[in-house]
Amino acid sequence: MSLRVAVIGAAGRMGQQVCRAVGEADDLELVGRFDAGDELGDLAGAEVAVDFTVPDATLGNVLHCVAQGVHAVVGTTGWTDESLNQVRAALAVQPGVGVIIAPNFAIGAVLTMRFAAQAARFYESVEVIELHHPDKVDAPSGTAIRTAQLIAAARQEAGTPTAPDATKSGLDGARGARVDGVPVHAVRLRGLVAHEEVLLGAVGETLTIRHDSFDRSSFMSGVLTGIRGVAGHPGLSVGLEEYLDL
Ligand SMILES: NC(=O)C1=CN([C@@H]2O[C@H](COP(=O)(O)OP(=O)(O)OC[C@H]3O[C@@H](n4cnc5c(N)ncnc54)[C@H](O)[C@@H]3O)[C@@H](O)[C@H]2O)C=CC1
Ligand SMILES: O=C(O)C1=N[C@H](C(=O)O)C[C@H](O)C1
Repeated sequence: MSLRVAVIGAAGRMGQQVCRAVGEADDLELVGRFDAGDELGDLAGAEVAVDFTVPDATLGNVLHCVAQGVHAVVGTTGWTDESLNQVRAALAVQPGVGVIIAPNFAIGAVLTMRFAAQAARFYESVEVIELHHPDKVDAPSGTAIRTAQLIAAARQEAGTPTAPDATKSGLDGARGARVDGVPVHAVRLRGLVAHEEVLLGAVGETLTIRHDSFDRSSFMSGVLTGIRGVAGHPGLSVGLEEYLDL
């Protein structure tokens, strides 16, 4: 018996790839494709819905899935503590339903976040640079925000002092955006897909952790892991790492 899957944002860059990957998987059946303006209804009878849409739409889509008793695998960015809590509240009255919201489904990006958090307490300085295609509508990337949050949490837990920075004057934006105190810089460049560098510095040495997605196929293995695993992970999971036994 195949697992019935619907894709929301099916006409988009990621949605098209997900439709193809689901269609090619022997154990999955693509039963619905939805995009802007479509009524989600019962999601064409899907057991799992995958959302790659836009930050403004994803919360409403996920709440709709949960209300329908449909598990959700979400790659769309733009999530906040408040919107995550809205999903948790919806799941509290649908206890069997699972939702995974992952800023990045590429294994290398998941590992980059983990390695960065492990390394963060050993270095005085840390900054994040994300580099993406220029059609991306949000900055900094969801992955960079999550990376910075994990770094900041690890440093706080270890009591690592604030990174040194003598800057007294400068142009707006020159030092990037601050995410939980960690500088995050965003580059938009034709030719790129999705890339991230974490730069760590201590006296006399630096460590650079870099991940490159050269093609959106890099996300598909993780998305399929999410689709196959979500029913076995009721409640809200943030990040693919919860499914990977990391
Ligand atoms: N978690 C991950 O591994 C990855 C996450 N992303 C994120 O996924 C999202 C989508 O990225 P792309 O596919 O590159 O964008 P895109 O702009 O190519 O596709 C978005 C699609 O969503 C549709 N859409 C907009 N509003 C909608 C609504 N209310 N209901 C249904 N469909 C709607 C659009 O018409 C479009 O077809 C972004 O937030 C991006 O940051 C992208 C790549 C990997
Ligand atoms: O928009 C993209 O392309 C990507 N979005 C995600 C993000 O914002 O982190 C994941 C990946 O970086 C590609």
